[in-house]
Amino acid sequence: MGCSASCSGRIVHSDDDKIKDAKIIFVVGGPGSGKGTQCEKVVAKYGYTHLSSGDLLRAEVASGSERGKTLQAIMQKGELVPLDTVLDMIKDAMIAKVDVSKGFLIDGYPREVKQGEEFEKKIGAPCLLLYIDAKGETMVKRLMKRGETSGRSDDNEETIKKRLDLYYKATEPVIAFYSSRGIVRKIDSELPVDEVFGHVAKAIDGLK
Ligand SMILES: Nc1nc2c(ncn2[C@@H]2O[C@H](COP(=O)(O)OP(=O)(O)OP(=O)(O)O)[C@@H](O)[C@H]2O)c(=O)[nH]1
Ligand SMILES: Nc1ccn([C@@H]2O[C@H](COP(=O)(O)OP(=O)(O)O)[C@@H](O)[C@H]2O)c(=O)n1
Ligand SMILES: [Mg+2]
Repeated sequence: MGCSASCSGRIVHSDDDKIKDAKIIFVVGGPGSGKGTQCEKVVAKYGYTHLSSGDLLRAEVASGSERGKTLQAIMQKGELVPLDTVLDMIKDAMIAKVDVSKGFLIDGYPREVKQGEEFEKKIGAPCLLLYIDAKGETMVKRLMKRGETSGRSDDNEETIKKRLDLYYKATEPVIAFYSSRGIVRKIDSELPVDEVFGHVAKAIDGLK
């Protein structure tokens, strides 16, 4: 890719270059750990763009498209949708916002090491990974409570258990993978929301 000179001699940056140079923060944690809650607060304080991979998928389901129907079936089972589908959605959403964004919070992605590797190939490298950590029983309790009002078809006991199992199996290795690069900040999400956010803010303030 790279930059190309236009007729006027100006340097033109392609969309790919622009998102590659953007500030990218991965937000990783188990289902119901509080990723979305913290991301909202980061948006309010820092003006970052919040992209929840789960929300992007749910928007596709809500559109009623054929692709949405396939996705709904996978999500209902608590399984992972194919990597390319999520990655393309994230990339399109980033391109749409890159000119007005101070940085991106990529929430609920990567779900497995391979997703992280592909993201870096197709988009760019994260400068920080916020690891939102809560106990299994806390996450289940929060999700059962959220399920009373969320309308999310995966907020039921059976699917929650599958999401949690998959998190421990597939997603926790992501944290080890990025720890070796020194960009992981572990955040204790058992604390009250505002205290959790204090730690999140410290991690973000520490970025250059
Ligand atoms: N007590 C307490 N509850 C929290 C905290 N963070 C989130 N919650 C609650 O836990 C539930 C799940 O929080 P979300 O922010 O939706 O969690 P998430 O990690 O985005 O969950 P998924 O979208 O399922 O991955 C919500 O009902 C929140 O109100 C916290 O720090 N403390
Ligand atoms: N990167 C992603 C994100 C979500 N998903 C799917 O979307 C569902 C909901 O994702 P989410 O991030 O909103 O919620 P949690 O499963 O983390 O609680 C997951 O259970 C997966 O089925 C996925 O397959 N790949
Ligand atoms: Mg969420």
